[in-house]
Amino acid sequence: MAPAAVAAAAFPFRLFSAEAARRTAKGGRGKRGSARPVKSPPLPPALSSANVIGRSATTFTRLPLRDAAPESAEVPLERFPTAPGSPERAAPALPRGIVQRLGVEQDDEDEDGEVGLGRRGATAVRRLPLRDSKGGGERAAVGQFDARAARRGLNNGRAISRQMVEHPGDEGEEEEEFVVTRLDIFEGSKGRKARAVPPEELDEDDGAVMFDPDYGVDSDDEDDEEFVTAANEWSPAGDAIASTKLDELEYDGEDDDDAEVVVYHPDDDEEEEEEEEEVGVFEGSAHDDDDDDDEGEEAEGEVKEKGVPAVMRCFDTARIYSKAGDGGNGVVAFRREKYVPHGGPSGGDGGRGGNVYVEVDGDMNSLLPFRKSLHYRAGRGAHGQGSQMAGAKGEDVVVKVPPGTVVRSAAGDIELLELMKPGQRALLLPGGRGGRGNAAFKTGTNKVPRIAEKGEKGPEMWLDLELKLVADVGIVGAPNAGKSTLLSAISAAKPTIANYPFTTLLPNLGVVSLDFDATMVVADLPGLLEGAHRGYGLGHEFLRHSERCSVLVHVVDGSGEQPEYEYEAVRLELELFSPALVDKPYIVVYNKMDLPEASDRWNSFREKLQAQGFEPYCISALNRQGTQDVVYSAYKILQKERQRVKEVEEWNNTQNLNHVADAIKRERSSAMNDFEIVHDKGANTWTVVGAGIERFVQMTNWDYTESLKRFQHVLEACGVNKTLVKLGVKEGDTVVIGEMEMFWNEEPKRVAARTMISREDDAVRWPKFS
Ligand SMILES: Nc1nc2c(ncn2[C@@H]2O[C@H](COP(=O)(O)OP(=O)(O)OP(=O)(O)O)[C@@H](O)[C@H]2O)c(=O)[nH]1
Ligand SMILES: [Mg+2]
Repeated sequence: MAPAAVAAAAFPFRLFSAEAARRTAKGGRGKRGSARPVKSPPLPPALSSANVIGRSATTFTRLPLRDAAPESAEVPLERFPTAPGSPERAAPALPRGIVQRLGVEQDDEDEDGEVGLGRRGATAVRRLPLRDSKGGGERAAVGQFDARAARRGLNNGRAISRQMVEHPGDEGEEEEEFVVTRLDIFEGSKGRKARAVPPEELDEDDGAVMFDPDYGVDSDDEDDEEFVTAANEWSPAGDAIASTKLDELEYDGEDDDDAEVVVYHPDDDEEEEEEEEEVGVFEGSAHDDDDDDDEGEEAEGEVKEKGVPAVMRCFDTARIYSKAGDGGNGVVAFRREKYVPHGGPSGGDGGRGGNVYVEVDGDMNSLLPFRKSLHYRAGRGAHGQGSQMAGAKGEDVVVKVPPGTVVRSAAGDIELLELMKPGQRALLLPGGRGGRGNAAFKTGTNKVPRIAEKGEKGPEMWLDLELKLVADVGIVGAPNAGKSTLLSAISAAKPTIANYPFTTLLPNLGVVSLDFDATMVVADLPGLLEGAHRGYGLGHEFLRHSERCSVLVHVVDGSGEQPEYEYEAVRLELELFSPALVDKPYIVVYNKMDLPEASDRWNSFREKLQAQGFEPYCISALNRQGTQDVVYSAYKILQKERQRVKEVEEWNNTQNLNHVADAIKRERSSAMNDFEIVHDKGANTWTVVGAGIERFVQMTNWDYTESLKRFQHVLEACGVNKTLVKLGVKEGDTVVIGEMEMFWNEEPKRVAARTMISREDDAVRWPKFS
């Protein structure tokens, strides 16, 4: 999605979501007439605290996060999904911390109260999940393709891939893990083996970790399951080269079947307990794959990716939590000086909370660091001080990502940013505004204001990061078509080639050099078969990598039964996966011309394609015949594409990477009288939803007595009270605004202090009513 479109789309992470509620109100709720959006007169610019307010909502209770365990209070409640087309789209996204009442829809159509959400209005409110576990599975991925390194030619065109290997068993030891930087796959006497080389930090005797690339696929051969470690030798250049021979293997895979399994381990934070559980599934699936006793896995089937072996799940995705700093509180202070009897208010404003930035770090090439650090919190602004001294700004936090990272909001799966170039920096979450000190509240009628604001809460968001493979050319095709053979013919890459489908599990990268400065990175992708777009086979996992290629080379197995049919089927899969893929320029290459069955069918295949206006190439990848033509042709198209992209980029040079923060700021600055009221009849609860009013409530500092007056005045002035009355609020009904829960009271004097509960011991003192 283009950034502009993103900005225009509904943000799923809004802290305050008047917009969502408005949609609801305009959508289904009209008929029921229980609550309607009502525009109220604008708030008068200067509020006088001297006003007496007759009828108002006046009892305060901080709302407990009733559906969250205490320790997970930090975990943001998810917004309702807002994916286009989702039936829940119009659901009112309630502000964080609000209790979501499970009001049962009165409509019979719904089997339970949760289903009618958003379709028929706001009365049925669903309990929000603590977090979206949908994507949780992806974090169990292992392996990382290092496209960037390949592009630089550091590896001399070798096929490289990255793998993460660790020892899940060794919990007691301090975080032992092997990070493997290179994975070689080669033929051994017992079949294919993968040889992974740990990075330089490891001691020489730590050895290489070896595992079977077929692991978890469909191997009957018991031997294939073993994970083997062997001593590792280092090349004189310091470059890690695993030179162990297979017959030196020390590890037989028998005595410790839990070791050396490739699994994801989450942060060890206690607060991540839930994830630990999820991850447990992966540990299980990683080494139980061939045991057929996978009931547990089935139960959590959605977590496990279909048919994708453990070693393949790549570390090219990560989920992180980010939170901008809260603003510092403003303070109440008065000047006291000799000879200045009434010095006036001098409480300073709080400092702004720190921002969260996302920055492209050209030295990074994987999302592996996010395995260990999950939380990015910017600092909170310092509180204001006397003598009108404002608090210091909170410290910013910069999330560094490798080039090619796509940032999505975990809730709603909306693409927020695509960060391609080193140095790019986006302001993602703006820090909360500092609260104003009492100096700011001085008015003509109130020269000694005993009121100050709390700092605004910084927005928070769970983010899904995805690193896309950056190859110029992607070789696609059915399994066994000869894609890897072609890559090995045109580059120095040495991918595994074998006469069975799904030889290639991980994309192989090769650098193809035409001359000194003309090079391109070619990726040989796993074979595609029918249904790949739905997750069958292995293709799906990497189809998305091909989204970034500029040119596709489509290899057709000429020796197959029906090459034309195979060709069409693969095209269809590409299209079903992503229309953008099928729109990419591509070359059709008819392979295995050295075989008579292939050369016999060549003419008819060629004619069919020519009829479609296409000129296919015929090659024998094995004999390296015709492959150079393919290379030149691909390169020509690539150059054109590069030129086109460059022009587009120049044109878009003013690309605003801060659109996410801008949208948040825009929403947060919405007017206080722009609100909706949602009525939950069953619970006699009226929820006032509106970014401005909720923000006001959040920033109200109940430590100061005058806050209450101002609060009531604002409710009156911005029309909340009037609207509630109009809608038929009754004595004793609950009114919820942001984190405040109040009881509606016709006579403010009758408010009873016993209804006030402070659930947090963080010095929230509730206003005393005498
Ligand atoms: N005769 C002949 N055989 C070929 C040719 N190209 C590839 N092959 C053979 O076809 C088989 C499959 O080749 P691969 O390159 O592994 O095919 P692939 O498309 O990468 O297959 P997957 O990775 O499984 O999707 C191997 O046995 C190759 O030797 C060719 O031009 N002629
Ligand atoms: Mg292959």
